[in-house]
Amino acid sequence: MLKILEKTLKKAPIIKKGEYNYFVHPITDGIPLTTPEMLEEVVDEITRRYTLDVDKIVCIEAMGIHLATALSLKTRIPFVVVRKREYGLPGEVAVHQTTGYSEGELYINGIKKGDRLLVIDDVVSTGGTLLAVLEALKKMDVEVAKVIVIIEKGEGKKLVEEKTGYKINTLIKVDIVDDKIITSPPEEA
Ligand SMILES: O=P(O)(O)OC[C@H]1O[C@H](OP(=O)(O)OP(=O)(O)O)[C@H](O)[C@@H]1O
Ligand SMILES: Nc1nc2[nH]cnc2c(=O)[nH]1
Repeated sequence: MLKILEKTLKKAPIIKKGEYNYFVHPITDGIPLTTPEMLEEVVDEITRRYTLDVDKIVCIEAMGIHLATALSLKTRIPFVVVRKREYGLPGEVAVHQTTGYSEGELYINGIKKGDRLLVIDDVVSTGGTLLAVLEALKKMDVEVAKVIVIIEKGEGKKLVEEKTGYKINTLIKVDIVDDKIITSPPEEA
């Protein structure tokens, strides 16, 4: 069902960001080449697995954007981007993001009270990014109806689920063993 994703993940190079093992893949980096077939496989799997009765898709800059775009074209659901840039617009919410190799601010705009949301991102690893965004949304009088992340790596997903109470739906799990990627289905699949 996710043949292209699995095959390309197994070939993904691993680079070091300090001590952090970082895999490089078209879905998570746009490198070496994101094909229409790969994007289609991912969004087809999302719409096959999940009911998306939401008002808006919320994605996180940068590597959630192509996923939200493809999903929006398929489902006709509009999307908004959580940006790394501050706009200072009324209602903007700033959150602090930490990953295994970086930290910075994210800015939430374009969400109204009562919105029913799907949050989508490319990968959950330490869970720092998703946790920051979901905790902010929780305080915003909106309904997070679904959270979908394409790739889970490490234990971050569990941590985010425990801390927020939201279910984090992932399509595939990766483990890095001896500088190689092993893929497996997520536990609940
Ligand atoms: O679970 P975590 O450890 O937080 O890692 C996951 C986050 O890391 C990447 O974002 P990054 O901040 O590197 O930015 P990018 O999307 O611009 O590459 C990725 O797109 C996720 O948002
Ligand atoms: N591409 C990529 N993005 C990440 N975000 C958090 N961890 C990773 C990783 O290992 N690879």
